[in-house]
Amino acid sequence: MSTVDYDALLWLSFGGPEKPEDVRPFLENVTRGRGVPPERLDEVERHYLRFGGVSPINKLNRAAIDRTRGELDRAGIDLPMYFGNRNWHPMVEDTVAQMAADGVRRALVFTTSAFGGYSACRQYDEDITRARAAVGDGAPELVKLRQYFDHPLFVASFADEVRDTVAALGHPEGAYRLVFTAHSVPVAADAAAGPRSEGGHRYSRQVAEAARLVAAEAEVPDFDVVWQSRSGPPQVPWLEPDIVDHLDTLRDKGFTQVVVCPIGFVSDHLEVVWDLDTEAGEHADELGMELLRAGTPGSDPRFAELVVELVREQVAGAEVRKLSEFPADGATVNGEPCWTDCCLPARRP
Ligand SMILES: CC1=C(CCC(=O)O)c2cc3nc(cc4[nH]c(cc5[nH]c(cc1n2)c(C)c5CCC(=O)O)c(CCC(=O)O)c4C)C(CCC(=O)O)=C3C
Ligand SMILES: [Fe+2]
Repeated sequence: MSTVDYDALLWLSFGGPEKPEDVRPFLENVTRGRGVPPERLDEVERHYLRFGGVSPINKLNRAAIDRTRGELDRAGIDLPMYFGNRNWHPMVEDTVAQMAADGVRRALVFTTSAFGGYSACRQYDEDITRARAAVGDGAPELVKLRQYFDHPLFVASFADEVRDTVAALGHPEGAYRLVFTAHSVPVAADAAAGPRSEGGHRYSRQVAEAARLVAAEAEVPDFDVVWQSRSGPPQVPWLEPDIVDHLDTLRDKGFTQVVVCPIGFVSDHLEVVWDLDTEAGEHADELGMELLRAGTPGSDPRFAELVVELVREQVAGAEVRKLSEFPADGATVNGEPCWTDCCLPARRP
């Protein structure tokens, strides 16, 4: 297929350390100027060190990129792929410099977050702007692909995971609760998510919408949406309840089994394997509850198909497939926000 308009696809992600010495500088990159207390950083550093200082995220991204490359080939789309991160190597600034050196003039950008909001969407726009500015004249034009929280392939992949996980419970016919989790953000950041005219909360509303779609497809009538991985100083309110506290609530209500679906994440990176599998898992043990976690879509072949569908929307005017009426924006050029007042960051303390 002709892709005359574009000559590359940039895979833009969060990044994570790949050895113990990387951990502290990585954390400093993530939290620079964001008022995260040093005690929190020490705690998170210990989580990474428990895993040998290696986050699974870069390896997972590289594997997903390989699958996407194969899927582009099958679709006859000739777009070389590049990989860049916000917080760790390969840094997006270096990747965009390489793209310019390779003669790339105009590239699509896929981000590994399905949602809107400051951390999930607009901060990736800032990454694009920063990377282009670092390269200066000759930086390629960068066209971001849209949010995909309600794409049928995203929903189907999570729904299959939920169904399989329910079936794996010790007593799937007994009382269990399905609980969706996403990364918490400051309440003020969620309130500012989306265009101001919409009244905010676009991140938490998209998370709720994705959860509803996945539960419906998995045919699970009752579920909760909770949050995880809270950061920042304790006096700043973040979205609640936290998954770990929520287990107490479920125990009090008589549930003995829980299926956790990390709807807010596309891969099993450290915030999933630490905050859910380790912390929430240990708390469930203390409460005598069975907790099983559903997998994430990033390693499902359908995720590569999803990326190619988003590419085809841009290069071939392919049908925009989405399951809800709720807007999926984020497709902007050169890091421009969707609207000037869209998804502004929470004010820093
Ligand atoms: C919405 C959201 C997503 C989902 C969208 C997306 O996927 O982009 C996400 C993803 C991730 N967050 C990650 C890791 C971290 N996030 C932190 C801190 C923060 N996250 C925030 C939000 C989000 N984060 C916020 C508002 C902060 C506070 C600081 C700030 O205002 O920016 C910190 C600092 C220490 C701490 O936890 O306090 C770390 C280490 C990793 C990589 C894990 C790995 O290494 O495998 C991933 C994929
Ligand atoms: Fe985070």
